[in-house]
Amino acid sequence: MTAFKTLGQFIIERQKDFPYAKGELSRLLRDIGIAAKIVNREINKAGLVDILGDAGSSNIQGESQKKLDIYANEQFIAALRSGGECCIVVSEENDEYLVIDSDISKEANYVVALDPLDGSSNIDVNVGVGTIFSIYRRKSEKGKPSTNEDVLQLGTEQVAAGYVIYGSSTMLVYTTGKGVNGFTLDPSIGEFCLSHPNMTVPSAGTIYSINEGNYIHFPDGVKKYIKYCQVEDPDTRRPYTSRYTGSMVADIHRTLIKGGIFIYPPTTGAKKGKLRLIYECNPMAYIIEQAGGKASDGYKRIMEIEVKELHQRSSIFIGSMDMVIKAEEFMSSFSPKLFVKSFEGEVKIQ
Ligand SMILES: O=P(O)(O)OC[C@H]1O[C@](O)(COP(=O)(O)O)[C@@H](O)[C@@H]1O
Ligand SMILES: [Mg+2]
Ligand SMILES: [Mg+2]
Repeated sequence: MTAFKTLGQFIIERQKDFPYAKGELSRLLRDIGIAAKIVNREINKAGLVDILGDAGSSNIQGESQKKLDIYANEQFIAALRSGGECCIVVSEENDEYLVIDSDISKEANYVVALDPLDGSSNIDVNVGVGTIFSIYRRKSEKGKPSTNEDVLQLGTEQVAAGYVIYGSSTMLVYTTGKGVNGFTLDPSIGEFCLSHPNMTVPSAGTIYSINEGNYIHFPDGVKKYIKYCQVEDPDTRRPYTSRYTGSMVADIHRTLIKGGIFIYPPTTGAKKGKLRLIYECNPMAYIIEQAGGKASDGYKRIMEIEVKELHQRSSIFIGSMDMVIKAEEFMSSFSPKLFVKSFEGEVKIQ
C-alpha cells in the first residue's frame, strides 16, 4: 500500500525551498487546509442541513449571497483568525477588507484574499464548487495600521495561491512559486494527500470554455475565436469541444489537467468582464503560469494589471499557452485595445 505524503508533511518538507522561512506561511497553508475540510464536510451533506439556498443578503457587487457563501466565509476567517498568521483578509463576501485584530495576528506577516465559495450558482444543483485563495506579504509595518498598499498589490507579488475544488473528490491545489501540487482529501483519515505532484498544463488542448449564452454581447475578437474553435481541421484537432460548468474553479481545474482555454471576456453588461482580479483572476493566473500556461485579459498579463479597487473585475483568457496566444491574436486583430475602450458604442455598429 503506497503511503501518501500529507499536505502537512509536504508543506514542512518544502519549507527548505525558503531558507529564511520561519514556518509562518506553512502554518497559514495549514489553516486554509483546516477550513477547507470544515467547508467540505458541510457541502457533502448540503441537502441534509439548512445550508442550501439564498441567505437573503447581497454583497457589495449586488450578488445575492448564498447561505454557503456566508458559511464558507465565516469558516475561513475563523481558521485564519485562530491560526494567527494572517493580519488582513480580503473577501468577496466582505465589502471592505478585514483587519484581524487578535493579539497574535497583530504581528502576522500575511494578507489573504479569498473567494470563499466559487461557483455559487451551482451550489443548489450539486455541481462542483470551490474556494480560491491568494496570499501576499503585508506592506505596512507590523503592529502599525494596515493600508490600501497591503491589499491592492500586483498579482506578481503573490507569495502563494491555490484553490479547493469540492467535486467528485475534494482537492486542494496550490503554488508557492515553485511549481503546482495537488492534494486529494482522504475522508477516512481526514487528510489532504499528495495525489498530483508537479502539475503542468498541456501547451495545447482541444477544449474551449466560455458562456456562449452571452455570444451576442462578446467583442468581435472573441466571436471570431469561437468560430475558429468550431472549424473542421483535423491537423489542428479542430473542432474543439466546448465545456463550461459555471464554476471557475471547476473549469480551471479541468483546464490545468487536460489543457484548453477558459475565457470570461468583457461583455456589453460588464465591460471589464465579471470575474474579480484580486481573489479569482490573480490566484488562478499564478497557478496556471506556474504550471506552464498563460493568463491575460486578452492583451495584458493578468498579474501585471494594476489593482485599484478591492472588488475590481477583469476579463480573463487563461489556460494552455498556444491557445491563449491564439485567442490574443484574435483580440488584437479584431478587437484592438482602443476598440474595446469604446466597446459599448461599437455593439450598436456591429
Ligand atoms: O454564469 P456566468 O455569467 O457564466 O458566470 C459564471 C462565473 O461566475 C462565478 O460563479 C463567479 O464566482 P462566484 O460564484 O464566486 O461569485 C464563477 O465561478 C464562474 O466562472
Ligand atoms: Mg468566484
Ligand atoms: Mg464566490
